[in-house]
Amino acid sequence: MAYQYDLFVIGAGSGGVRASRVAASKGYKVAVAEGSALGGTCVNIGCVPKKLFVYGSEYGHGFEEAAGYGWSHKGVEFDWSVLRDNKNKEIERLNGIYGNMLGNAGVEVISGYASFVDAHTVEVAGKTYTAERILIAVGAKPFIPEFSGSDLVVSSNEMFYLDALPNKALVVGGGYIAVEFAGILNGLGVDTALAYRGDQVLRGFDEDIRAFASEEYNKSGVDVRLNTDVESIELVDPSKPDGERLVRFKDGHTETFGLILYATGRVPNVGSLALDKAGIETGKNGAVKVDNNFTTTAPSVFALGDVTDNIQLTPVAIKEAMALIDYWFEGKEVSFDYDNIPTAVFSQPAIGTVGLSEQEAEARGLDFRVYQTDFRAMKHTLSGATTRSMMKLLVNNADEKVIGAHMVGDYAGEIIQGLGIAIKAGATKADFDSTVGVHPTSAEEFVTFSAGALKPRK
Ligand SMILES: Cc1cc2nc3c(=O)[nH]c(=O)nc-3n(C[C@H](O)[C@H](O)[C@H](O)COP(=O)(O)OP(=O)(O)OC[C@H]3O[C@@H](n4cnc5c(N)ncnc54)[C@H](O)[C@@H]3O)c2cc1C
Ligand SMILES: NC(=O)c1ccc[n+]([C@@H]2O[C@H](COP(=O)([O-])OP(=O)(O)OC[C@H]3O[C@@H](n4cnc5c(N)ncnc54)[C@H](O)[C@@H]3O)[C@@H](O)[C@H]2O)c1
Repeated sequence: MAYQYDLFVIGAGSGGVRASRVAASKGYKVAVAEGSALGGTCVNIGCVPKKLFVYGSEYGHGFEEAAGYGWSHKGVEFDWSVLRDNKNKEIERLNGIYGNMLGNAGVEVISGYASFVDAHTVEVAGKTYTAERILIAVGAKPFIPEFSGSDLVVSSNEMFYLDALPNKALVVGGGYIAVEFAGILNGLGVDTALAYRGDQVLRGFDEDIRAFASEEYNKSGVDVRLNTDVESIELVDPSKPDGERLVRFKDGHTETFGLILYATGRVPNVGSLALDKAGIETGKNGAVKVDNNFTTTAPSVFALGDVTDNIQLTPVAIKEAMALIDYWFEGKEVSFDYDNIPTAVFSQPAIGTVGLSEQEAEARGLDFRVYQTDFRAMKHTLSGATTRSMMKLLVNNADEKVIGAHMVGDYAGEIIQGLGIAIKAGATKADFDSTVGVHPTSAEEFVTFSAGALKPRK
């Protein structure tokens, strides 16, 4: 049977753009449907605008810190609308680049939300399209639990377009998005509290890193409240829907905030796809089930990125797309390595991590040792800031390989990328030791760990 396209991609985000662009450049006839802006979550309401906000908010501390270096200033003002609107312009520029990239590769861009008619057919805005293969790359969307007043909170989506910043904000959650936005709001001068229902933020990260980062967030001005959960929320004045919100916490105390951000996870964006019409099965939270070749339960339909039950990171979606391309064009079975994926949390201070945490290494029954240090970074000897950095290296005793590297501190995201290469390449502690440090940097601590930095372990 002849299809209109070799490949129809649903969603022009991190994974979908890469898959459609490369498939078209290799000769497939490709269309991509996008219901919103080109580039997806990362470009429009994720990584990119978030990082611009982080940069913007870091200046907030910078003015104070510059005093120790001789700078004085008379009154500093921040105008949220300038940051927001300049960010919008930059994102529009990127949307244009994505459009050109797809166009130049010969990909047909179809505007609108797609849904399945059958395993080879989708419908977009009343028109049907047939394809030999269909790729689901629709990403994820914010999950907000339902409770009395949950309609009075915002998700990360809205944070990028706020009309004005509040005087006081509450961030609920303890993952990447919660700690990143708590840092952004705090840096921009908003009185910020972060409420997390568990014992410590950033579940899944190394325990020492979690505790250290949480303490540093507190020192930087974020009021981190652990074991704290919201019972209900109401308007202080019901005639003012945009006005102050009264939060009733589960411990009984009440408090008002101008803005409440819920960053309580993201779930696959499958609602409008009519997956059942194509025989596509879903699992946990609606994630599309795939085998190791990203093939769904319908053999002509594939899925990757945040819509599957996997690590939700842009470089992961992009690498999955490239692996799928190799599978289609070269018949290479995919064996995607989800171990040793470096990642950064762009909180203030930032976190960089790659490989195993101490707890994961223990759970795997490994015999390993841990080098650990924390110190005041050189910059802050004059800045007057009390902020400290932490670094941690895990070494497997059996083969001397470095199996985990973790950092809290300035530039942690930049530093961890190189360590990711070393660990992926199987570097040993001796390889680290024989590498000449870059001086004076914080990063050099990773190549100068001596026995004196060994962490006593039970
Ligand atoms: C606030 C925030 C900050 C983040 N920061 C980082 C970071 O710093 N680093 C990092 O690596 N990751 C970050 N992420 C995660 C990253 O954005 C995602 O992992 C990545 O975008 C997933 O790519 P994807 O291709 O699976 O989906 P997406 O990029 O989400 O793209 C999916 C696209 O599909 C479209 N779509 C949905 N349904 C349909 C339909 N039926 N028809 C047509 N189109 C449809 C959507 O409009 C969207 O454009 C962040 C996420 C958020 C929310
Ligand atoms: N820097 C980055 O690379 C970056 C930045 C942002 C997001 N991301 C990706 O996006 C994903 C989603 O981010 P996220 O922060 O929304 O999710 P997350 O899964 O990292 O964190 C969700 C948090 O919400 C809490 N939570 C869940 N349900 C709750 C409830 N009912 N009440 C109170 N708290 C609740 C969880 O315990 C957890 O702490 C991340 O896992 C990450 O993969 C990456």
